[in-house]
Parts: sequence; structure tokens; C-alpha cells
Amino acid sequence: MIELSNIDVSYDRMQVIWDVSLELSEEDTVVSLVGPNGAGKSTLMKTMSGLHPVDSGSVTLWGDDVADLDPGEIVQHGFVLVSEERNLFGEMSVRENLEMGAYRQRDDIDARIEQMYDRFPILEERSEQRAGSLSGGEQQMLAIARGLMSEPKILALDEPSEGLAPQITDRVFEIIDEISDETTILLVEQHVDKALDLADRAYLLENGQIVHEDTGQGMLESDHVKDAYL
Ligand SMILES: Nc1ncnc2c1ncn2[C@@H]1O[C@H](COP(=O)(O)OP(=O)(O)OP(=O)(O)O)[C@@H](O)[C@H]1O
Repeated sequence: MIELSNIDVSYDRMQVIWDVSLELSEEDTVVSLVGPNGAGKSTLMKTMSGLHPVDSGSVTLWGDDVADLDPGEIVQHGFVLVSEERNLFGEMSVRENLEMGAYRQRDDIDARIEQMYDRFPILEERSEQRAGSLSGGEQQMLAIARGLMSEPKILALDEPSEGLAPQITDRVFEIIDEISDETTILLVEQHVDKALDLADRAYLLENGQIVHEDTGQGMLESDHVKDAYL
């Protein structure tokens, strides 16, 4: 579905990604990208969603070069990024935020909102409330639900548990597990143990390079990962 081939990425003249190749296929449920702060995980996600260009190499979605697509077309191709910042419309209601998530696909919006309310009952309770007034956990659920409104084939989640209490974090991981039955998840998470536990495959990124690829379980058992990240 998505393929990165030998990509290099820089900010101004500082190179932060070096010769990275990875792919996600229809068979994947959860693919986790782990590594220390500053390794380049968010940058890779931004590159995949067309928000940051590559210096060399290519990023393709279903065979089309991402560089030739605008961000809306990338969503239509089935790749949605829920970034760390969540980017909700704080002054708009929960329901309006969900409607915005479907801006590229206006059919059956009400039915899809109902599906989201079934999966996230708290959002139905808060339906008419301003998104900005929700708790951190509720905002994260809204950000995920809004991402799902366009029925992506790949949902990329950048640090979904950022700033959340442990109990809410556990709920967010349960939700990711549920969603992964229908949608491939690309996950970046500071809770490395949880991210690997859910993952069918994982990549370890250090200093902008992929240094290890394995199953989630294999990575959990790796001495290097255990020593450095668990
Ligand atoms: N907008 C930017 N301008 C300049 N440098 C940046 C920018 N964003 C990220 N970087 C740098 O690129 C490198 C990779 O950052 P990135 O945020 O992708 O890492 P990360 O693995 O997601 O880390 P974290 O877990 O801390 O978010 C870091 O050295 C970072 O300082």
C-alpha cells in the first residue's frame, strides 16, 4: 500500500533521515515505528502524508508518487495521519469536527458519525460540546474518530497517548487494537512495550536510520531493545 524506497530527508540543510526503506501491506494490522526522541519517526510520518518532501528516494501510495499528490489527495488515497498536535477545531462542536473529517467523502456522513458514536460513546454524549472543552483523552478519541471518518486504509498515529493518564492510555491502546481489525495502523508511541505488543511488525529507527526490523514479539525479545527502550 505504501512504500518508502531509500529516502533521505532534511530540514534546511540538516539531514535527519538516511536511506530509509519500509513498506506497509494490506496484510499488516499494526506496524510500530520505535526509537529514541529525535530519531526521525514523526518526520517519516510527515513525509508519508506529503507534509515534508524527500531529498532523494521515493514515497509511493498504491504506486503513485506522494510528491505528485496534494494532502487532500493523499487522504483520498487512503492514508490519514493523526499527528501529535491532534489539530482539532477547538471552537467547533464534536459533531462538526467529525463532519470535517469526511470533507472529501460527503456520502453517508450521518451513518458514519453513528458508527463513531457506537465505537466512542463518550463522543455522542459530548456531541454538541466544543472540542476545545474536552479532556485530553476525549480529544484524542475525537482525533482518531475524525481520522476514521474518511475510511482510511492506513491510519498513522503519532504518539496517541501523549499527555494522557495511564488509565486513558490503556483505553487508547484497546481502541487501536479494535480499529486494527479493519484498518492498518502505523504507530509511533513512547510506550514502546505496548506499541510492540500490539504490532505484527516493527521497525527500530536510530539517528535517522532503520537499524532493526522484526515482528513486534521478536523486537520485544531483542536484547538491544530491552536494554535501551524497555
Ligand atoms: N521543523 C523542524 N525543523 C528543523 N528540524 C526539525 C524539525 N522537526 C524535526 N526536526 C529535527 O529532525 C530530527 C528528527 O525529529 P523527529 O521529530 O522526526 O523525531 P522523532 O523520532 O519523532 O522524535 P520525538 O519522539 O522527539 O518526536 C530531530 O533532530 C529534530 O530536531
